[in-house]
Amino acid sequence: MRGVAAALALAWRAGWYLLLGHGACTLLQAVAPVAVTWLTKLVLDEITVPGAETARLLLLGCGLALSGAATALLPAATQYLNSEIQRRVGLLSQDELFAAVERFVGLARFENPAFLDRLRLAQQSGGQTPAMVVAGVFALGSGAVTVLGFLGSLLVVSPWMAAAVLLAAVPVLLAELQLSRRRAAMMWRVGPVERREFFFRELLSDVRAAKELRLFGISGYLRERMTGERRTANAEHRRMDQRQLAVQTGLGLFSAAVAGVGLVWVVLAAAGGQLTVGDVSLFVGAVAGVQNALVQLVREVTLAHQQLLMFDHYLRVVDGEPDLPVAARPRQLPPLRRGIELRDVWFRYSPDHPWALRGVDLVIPHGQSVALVGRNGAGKSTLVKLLCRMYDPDRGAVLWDGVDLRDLDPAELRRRIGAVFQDYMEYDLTAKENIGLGDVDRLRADDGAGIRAAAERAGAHPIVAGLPRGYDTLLSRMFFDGDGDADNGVPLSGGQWQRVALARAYLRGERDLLILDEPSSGLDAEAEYEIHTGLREHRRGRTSLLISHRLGAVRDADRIVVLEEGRVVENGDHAELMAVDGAYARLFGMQARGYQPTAAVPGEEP
Ligand SMILES: Nc1ncnc2c1ncn2[C@@H]1O[C@H](COP(=O)(O)OP(=O)(O)OP(=O)(O)O)[C@@H](O)[C@H]1O
Repeated sequence: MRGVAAALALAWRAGWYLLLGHGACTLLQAVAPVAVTWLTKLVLDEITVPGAETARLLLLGCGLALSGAATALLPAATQYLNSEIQRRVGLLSQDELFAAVERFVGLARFENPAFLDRLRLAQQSGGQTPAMVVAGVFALGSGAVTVLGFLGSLLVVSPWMAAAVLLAAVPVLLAELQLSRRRAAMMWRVGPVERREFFFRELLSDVRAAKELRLFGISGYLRERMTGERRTANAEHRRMDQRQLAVQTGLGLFSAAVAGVGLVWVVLAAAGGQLTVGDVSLFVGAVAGVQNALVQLVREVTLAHQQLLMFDHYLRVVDGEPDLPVAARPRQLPPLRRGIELRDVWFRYSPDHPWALRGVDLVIPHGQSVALVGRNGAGKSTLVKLLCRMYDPDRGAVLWDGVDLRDLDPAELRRRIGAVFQDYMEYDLTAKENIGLGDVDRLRADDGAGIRAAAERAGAHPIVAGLPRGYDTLLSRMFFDGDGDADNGVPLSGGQWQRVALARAYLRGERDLLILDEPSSGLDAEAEYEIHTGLREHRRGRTSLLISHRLGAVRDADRIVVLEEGRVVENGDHAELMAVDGAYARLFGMQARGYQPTAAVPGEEP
């Protein structure tokens, strides 16, 4: 019921007058068949008695014509109103869904596959369900009006007839509802199977997967998996359809038998003079009308019921609790003066996961560059996520000039940070937008000079300038064909993309903290040297955190922090850490030897 109320409320907000119009049309449509049957009876009764009144017959004829016109015209109008409601609800629900998604300020939901699955289902159902629920609710109302109308009409003629038609309708209703429940259960069972099929289908047409699929020759294997899932789903659907066929055939025979017996009885009664010809016609119309109305009603309600199950995903996303508590009265965030501190920070992604950070103590002093190094999985990127408050620590705190990040407005905090993430984005947009998104106000103001300056600093300008449409070139593999102007995007290489991502961070200009997570991993040696020289200049006197596996790039940082299994194991500048001769010195020595012409590997004969 909560889903029905929410769907109707959404439809009401999307266009209450359409909803009312839809209701009025549905009501008229429900009344029309009763009116036709009733008027037919009156006409027949009138003409079968001697000395029929012409004026009365004319009036009844007009009534019949009007009811006929309503029956003919109203379905199209109802259909139009339903489609319009669906369009408007689609727009509104999409907007509300993504507004709700925006309210999740952290990353936890997005790194949870179950939530991503729910979000996909919510997108599908948000646009369709409310219109279907509207149709279902109205079908319920109109079905009830039609059935009651026929029964009322019959009641006037013969209470026995009304009772017989009502009794005959009960098993039909129960059987159809049982079928509906079974179909809903089947859809629920088949859901995961169809989602797996969707996954394989996407994979088989994904440009990023195409290379591996071909090289490893695994397309056939994945296609078999996809087809297997479809076969499983088809088998479930087939079983359900066969059950429906059997039940509906039985119901058809039962209804025909009831109608037949009733008809014989009515005809005999009419022959005996207890009923009129009009009563016979009313009976035939009422039996067919009640049965049709019930079948129609159950079908619409079944559809609405199935959709409501899906709509639950939409409601759960829209009504979802915030993933991070946001302070009711966030503290003011003055420019960074002293620095950022992680104080005994413990963090794990969920209670089922191992600790990713185990009591990290770390200071990034204002105006200094700090480098973070460590093996794969040591927790470096996790630490960055906590610095940007994508997650809160389970224990300990991250402090900005002594203020806990939890007491700040996350949006305001993020405005103070510039970053190149390890998994930076490649937007299917123009080069100008790809850089301009670093500071959307400057992009909106069309600050071409600023964007170009950022590109030049990141070494991206020569690349972009060489593209067919310069900064207006679409950096995409996608094919957009709008108003006949086919526009095929230009894909960049990995290293070229990295420079664009760096330009995006540079465009943010003077931020309090610059985070660079592997900013040069995809670059060639010359480009890497160039970028790091530029970065060194840029970081001088600025508060920055650089993560890199290339220790040559971090050696001149003011402070180098070595992370191992979520703990800080060394902390000092390059000279200090080399003197300690610990993890950093070992890693640095190993990399340095790799560049020697005759590298001596410990334990091996030269
Ligand atoms: N979204 C996530 N959910 C669960 N565990 C995660 C998630 N992201 C990272 N981890 C785990 O947390 C640990 C630290 O990962 P993190 O990405 O911080 O390491 P890293 O030091 O940045 O590694 P790399 O050098 O490979 O980038 C790893 O064990 C990883 O498996």
